[in-house]
Amino acid sequence: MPGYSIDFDSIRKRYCKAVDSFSPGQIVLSEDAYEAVVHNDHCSVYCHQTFRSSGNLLRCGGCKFARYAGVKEQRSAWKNGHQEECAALCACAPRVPPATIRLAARIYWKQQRLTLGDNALPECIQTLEHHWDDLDDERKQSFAQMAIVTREYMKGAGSSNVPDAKYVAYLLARFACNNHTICDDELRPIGVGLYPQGAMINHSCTPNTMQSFCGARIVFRAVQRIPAGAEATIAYIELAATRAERRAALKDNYFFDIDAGQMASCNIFPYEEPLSPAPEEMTLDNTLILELSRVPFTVMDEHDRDLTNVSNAPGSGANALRLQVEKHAPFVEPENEETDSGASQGSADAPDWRVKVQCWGPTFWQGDSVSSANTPKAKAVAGMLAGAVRSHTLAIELLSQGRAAEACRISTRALQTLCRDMQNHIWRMRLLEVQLRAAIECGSQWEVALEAARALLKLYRWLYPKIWPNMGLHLATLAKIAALLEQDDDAARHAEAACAILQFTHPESPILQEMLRLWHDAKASLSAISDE
Ligand SMILES: C[S@@+](CC[C@H](N)C(=O)[O-])C[C@H]1O[C@@H](n2cnc3c(N)ncnc32)[C@H](O)[C@@H]1O
Repeated sequence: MPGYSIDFDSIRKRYCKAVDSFSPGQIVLSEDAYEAVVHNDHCSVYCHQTFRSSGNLLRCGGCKFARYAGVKEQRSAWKNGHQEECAALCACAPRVPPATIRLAARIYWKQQRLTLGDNALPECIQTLEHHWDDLDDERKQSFAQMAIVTREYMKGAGSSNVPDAKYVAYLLARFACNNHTICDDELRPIGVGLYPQGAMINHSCTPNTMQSFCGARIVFRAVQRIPAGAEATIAYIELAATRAERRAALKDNYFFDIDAGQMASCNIFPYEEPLSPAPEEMTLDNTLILELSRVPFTVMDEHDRDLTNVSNAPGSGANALRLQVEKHAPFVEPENEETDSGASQGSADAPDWRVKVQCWGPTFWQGDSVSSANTPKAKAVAGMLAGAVRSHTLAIELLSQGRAAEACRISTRALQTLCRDMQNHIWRMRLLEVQLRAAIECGSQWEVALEAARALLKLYRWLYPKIWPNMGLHLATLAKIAALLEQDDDAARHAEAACAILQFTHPESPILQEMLRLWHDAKASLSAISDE
């Protein structure tokens, strides 16, 4: 008996409800893929039947595309769809269609094997949300074109039966809002699968459940106590994103707004950032909204009211303040800003910023304008944010060119100058992430890496649920850096914390074994020192 049921409400339609209560780490739902495929660029590293990596895979002699861990896996794959797939791949060789097209074809061939009829789908797929009526013409056209390609690919399997284009286009639209990306231990996407039960789980920006993969099997676990009767939710999108980014991603891909209905809890997300357009893309007609929360400095309005203490956002005290910055009159360079670290460059003829302060909720400040003369600090914030964004872009670019030392220097400088007052700001977090990557890639900047990883840990603790894959991996990185620097105390502490998470998020992964070893070694080394 599963510990969940599928219920219905008018906003989210079907949802997954806990019948029993779940404690943190407990499995809520676990399911094999209805169908799954390995991404094209990972085809030679992962077994197409088990989705496990190996350096020694057998290659299908027919299509020369599919790879298998052994003869047993190859036989089982042949019976379960590769027979048709192999013929279709041979017919279009050397080209290989994208993963979603191969997945659609496999679902159709499965339906043929189950003799469901040419244009029929099993109920568990037929009833999946497709949002066809919400799609704009361009997206509909794109699905229609992909459907034509899919049908051509299917014809290569030799059968004269191929489903009509509408069937395929709707199936592809269902994929877009129901598929799960299959990830490896490092959370890199390696394939895509359809999980009809898992697809019943709705989104929350403060989820109580997370998904991980054992091969192509998906496992949903509670990340906090879920009382009986509560809805199980996952994050459809990266949580380490601004509210604006999360809203846009959910609207574009899943056609709902986190402001809608019962999702007001999403407002508690603490990080905000400049919304689009990016500062450097602004034209005179554009405005840039800076959404700040828990601002560590004071912003006053024209009546000397301290706007940073306003806390009246719906559902929480966060996100209460919104500064709207418009290009206006000449811009005054914020103090302490270093131009060579990507900060905004002020000059007499550069446009100025006018700062408009808005608060959510029923306050008399709503929509008030604040003249630039009264808001030097807000202007400094605007300049520093713009500089932080530019430094981040530059550092990422340098990293992609293999110039890790420069990326490390740029991000370090930006963190010391532009972000020093932005303790809990998303752009500080992003700069720290680049700094950490760059410092590790340098291979010599381990002290810098350790500091960055420690600072990120504080932010991640705030941002992620206690049991969360990124958190386990980050603690593992921190433990490894501490061990490298022979800081055994730190290494043991972080390895222990990593194991406490990884046992749920990565139960079968070598990363967990590595952390258990590191924890054991660091403890042994500590007790050897105390014995001396
Ligand atoms: C994978 S399906 C989830 C199951 C879906 N509720 C159903 O009835 O089939 C994703 C779709 O569910 C809806 N949904 C998911 N989370 C939601 C939320 N937090 N608020 C509103 N709608 C949501 C959206 O329509 C989204 O495109």
